Amino acid sequence: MTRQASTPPTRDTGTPTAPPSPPAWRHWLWLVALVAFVVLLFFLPSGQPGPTTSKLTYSQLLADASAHKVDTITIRSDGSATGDLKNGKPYETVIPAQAGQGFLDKLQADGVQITGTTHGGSAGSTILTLVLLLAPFLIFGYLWWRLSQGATSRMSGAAGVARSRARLFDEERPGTSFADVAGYEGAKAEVKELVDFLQHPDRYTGAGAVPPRGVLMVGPPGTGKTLLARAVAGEASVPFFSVTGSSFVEMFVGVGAARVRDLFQEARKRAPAIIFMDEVDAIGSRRSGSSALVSNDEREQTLNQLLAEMDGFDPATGIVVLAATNRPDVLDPALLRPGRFDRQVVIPLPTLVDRRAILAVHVRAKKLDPGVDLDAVARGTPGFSGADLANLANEAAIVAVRAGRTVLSAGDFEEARDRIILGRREGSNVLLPEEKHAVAVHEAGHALVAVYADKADPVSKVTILPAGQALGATQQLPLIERHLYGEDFLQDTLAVLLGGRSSELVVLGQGSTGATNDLAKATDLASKMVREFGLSSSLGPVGYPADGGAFLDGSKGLSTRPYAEETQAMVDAEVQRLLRQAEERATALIKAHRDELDHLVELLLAHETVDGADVYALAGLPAPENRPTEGAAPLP
Ligand SMILES: Nc1ncnc2c1ncn2[C@@H]1O[C@H](COP(=O)(O)OP(=O)(O)OP(=O)(O)O)[C@@H](O)[C@H]1O
Ligand SMILES: [Zn+2]
Repeated sequence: MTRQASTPPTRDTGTPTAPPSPPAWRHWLWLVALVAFVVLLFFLPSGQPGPTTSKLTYSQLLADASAHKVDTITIRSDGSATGDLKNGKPYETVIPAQAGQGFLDKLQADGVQITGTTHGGSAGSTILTLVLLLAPFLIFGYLWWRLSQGATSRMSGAAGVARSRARLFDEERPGTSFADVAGYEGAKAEVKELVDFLQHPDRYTGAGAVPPRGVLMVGPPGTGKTLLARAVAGEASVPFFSVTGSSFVEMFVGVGAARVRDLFQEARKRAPAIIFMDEVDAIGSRRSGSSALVSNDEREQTLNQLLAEMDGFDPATGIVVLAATNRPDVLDPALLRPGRFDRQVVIPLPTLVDRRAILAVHVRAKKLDPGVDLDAVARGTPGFSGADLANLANEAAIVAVRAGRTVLSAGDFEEARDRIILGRREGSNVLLPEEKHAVAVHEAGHALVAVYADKADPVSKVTILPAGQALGATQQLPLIERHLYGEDFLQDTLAVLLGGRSSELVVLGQGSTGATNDLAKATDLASKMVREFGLSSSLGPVGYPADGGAFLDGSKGLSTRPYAEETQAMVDAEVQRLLRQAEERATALIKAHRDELDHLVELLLAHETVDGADVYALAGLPAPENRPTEGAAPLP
């Protein structure tokens, strides 16, 4: 089942201005070509001695010379020598360093023509040697230059065409204003000061105030961080330089640093200006988190250059660096020190009020049926980001167009929302009849447990239409915006997660692979309850870090968990206890309401999708909208 109501899947909506990162295979291709070329250069001209060239030892050479068999000799400074014998055959040999002048005198006496000296070969061969030695460096340097040029031009949109002038960023003057950013009044107020500073930098320096240099916007994807940065530039009417952190991270050491330098140089020329760095964690992450391809050296150099640039520019120039990340925890602390990104603006997922406002912005250019209640749409989309809401408005319009209408109805929004939450449903059910029955039993189990467990989120839809990996789905939507989850809610959530499997066991007498995903989610939640939330009786109030990392564990050396092995055994036992308890609860509810379950299974098999309200009707309970919402008042 898909219980994504409170956290709908965050689709990668992408930033329209973000350049595609250069494909990795391209780098590898260059590297392979380079290596092949160098290997070729080394092997071809060095001329493996042909079969007719004989190798002579030094003493053989002396003997042959005494026997007047040697015609010529060319001696090089490295001690190697080649020449021809009187019978016309070429030979090669090595002269020991101790041979000295006496050797030359002897050859002379034996009538050998000495065409080289101990001072080295011909000028031609010296140049050849030099070229061979330098070739790899020259080629490497050239490719390096090409690569940075290529990546640069890719970034500025001129795909694949190397430009002479390096440009690694988009520069524009956005027409975006704060009116385009709906909601987020607090965040907007915080960045408004930047607009004032960008318009009158002298005013700040005149008063001896230290103007802001860097502001870090922290929030999940699609919450409008890019939009807000563009709005600041638009309001201040200053140039907007935008880059993504990942575009700095190249394979070759030094490229990223050079790009950072370039970017700041260009921005300084056009100051006052805004530099916007999306995904700043790609450069600014702590030293440990490195990908296999990119060396730490490169990342560190790029980061150091960024730090140096931020320290270096004169505050009076009027450059503000806005950076965005959704992983502030991985940032190197050096980035957050005073004078760098010392201000943080948190941009969380939009609240109900924000969602209403964002929806209003995105339906501005659309015609709405009077029946469309944006408040209701906002209520039904908890956990949606701004980008999700923009997507929702667009999908609703597409649904309307498909139905041959130009005015959007309430139903269009609902269909669009379901499509986004549940994923794209396939038009027809492709399951075998027995499978379809099993899926209906499974989903009905989730739904009924959710309906009868009072703290669980209400059911809004049950379906046995497959989408992607999931064969069916039970959708729950919270009535109120939750900021805090009580133990009773978590326990009910576990029971609902296990309800699908319990139902299969009760009705069909056996489990199936259909519960895999549910079990993984339930186990994850239970282990969080025990390890992180302190919600278990045997471990008590402990909260261990979510993701272990490596810890030095006394005699046992490196361990990946922050607690002893005995504790792990307790965690395992406690997780199992929570899951068993939830399973018992689910099974008991299903057994007690077996008639309703069978009824719901029939409905699902007949209609494939059943509305939440119908599930409550069949259970003989008032639909949640009509229930008194005790405990719904927000905490003070
Ligand atoms: N507060 C908002 N008001 C209006 N539209 C919004 C808002 N927040 C997001 N959007 C819509 O979502 C789109 C994506 O937002 P944006 O790219 O700014 O998000 P982001 O936080 O930068 O995401 P990412 O972290 O993925 O880069 C915007 O172009 C806009 O259409
Ligand atoms: Zn399930």
